[in-house]
Amino acid sequence: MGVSSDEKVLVQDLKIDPAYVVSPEFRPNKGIGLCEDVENIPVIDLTPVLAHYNHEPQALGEVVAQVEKAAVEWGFFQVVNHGVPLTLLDEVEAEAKKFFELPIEEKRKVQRTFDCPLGYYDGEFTKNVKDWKEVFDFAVQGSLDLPKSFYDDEEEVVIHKNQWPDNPPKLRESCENWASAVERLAFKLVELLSLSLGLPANYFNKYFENHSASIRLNYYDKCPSPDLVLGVSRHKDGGGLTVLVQDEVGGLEVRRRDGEWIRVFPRRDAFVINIGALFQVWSNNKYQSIEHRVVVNEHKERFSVPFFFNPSHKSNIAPIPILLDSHNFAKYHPINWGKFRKMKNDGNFKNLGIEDLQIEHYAIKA
Ligand SMILES: O=C(O)CCC(=O)C(=O)O
Ligand SMILES: [Fe+2]
Repeated sequence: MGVSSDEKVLVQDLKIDPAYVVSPEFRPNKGIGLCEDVENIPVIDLTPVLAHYNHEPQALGEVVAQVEKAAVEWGFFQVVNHGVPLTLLDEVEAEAKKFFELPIEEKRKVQRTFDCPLGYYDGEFTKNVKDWKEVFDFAVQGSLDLPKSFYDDEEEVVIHKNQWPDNPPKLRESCENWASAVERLAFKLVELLSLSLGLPANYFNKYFENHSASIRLNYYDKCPSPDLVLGVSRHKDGGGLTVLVQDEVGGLEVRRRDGEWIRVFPRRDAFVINIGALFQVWSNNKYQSIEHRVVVNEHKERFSVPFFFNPSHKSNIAPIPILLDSHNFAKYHPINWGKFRKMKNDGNFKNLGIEDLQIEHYAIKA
């Protein structure tokens, strides 16, 4: 908890559980400007990619160049004309809303546990502070196999199956339809990133064929003290690529390279794409996984759906050899994705009292 004794906010005056209170320096709008007219993250039109993939190399080349620029300068961009029907989103949102409105005992029937990372959860810690949110996680392939332990060298894996609630009965179908549509888009985006690094379009297919993608339904309730808490504390996404839709309420903020927090302009017709830690490693820091956070508000609840596109758990991730040369040595030791994920999951589940495992822990010291 981030309330110190010399602060004006006294614990007994808090309208919320102190476990949610963020340290003063990380609270929303503290010291860092948030202006409406500030340059926002780039919006890239995917029409040439989807409509004329093989016929218009020049148009495709322009999209690839925009992706490269956005990935270098921001680590974040939005895409429009992405081919995913918004009606599918309407359905997921309607079903998710019914689910999150259920009494807590109902939701806890599909509760995530320390052993099973899928299902409903309302106690996630990011940076060891409780997030003001409820989530429902499911694996796009139906199940996830994770190594039994981060520390063990044995290859023992545990298979975790999706936990679907009986109620609302259509949640599963709407989520699965959504997952298939976004999965296609995610593969296209990985191809674009591959081209943007000067690699063949299918370079990353070997990692993603047996992917371990998961989808999260994020529900951020109204909050009586939005200035003291965060929906999600500052963090970087640890996987490959995040493909996220948010509703019109807004609240996602990205930390620009100069340290300013920039609100991502909410567009229902757009996906927010975010470079994860693994592309940072593959690209040997050409692309960066950028810190972001979610601010909540007093008057409106908010809903977002990230698709975390992650490679197979067996993947060992290291800087791509053909991108390296005598001026650009590998900056990371190889990382086993399954183990890295297992460790991150355990840290999100409870306050381990230590700094989260970050990709930087694998950096090769110069
Ligand atoms: O809700 C959002 O817009 C972002 C959520 C997020 O960053 C995450 O779940 O990793
Ligand atoms: Fe995130």
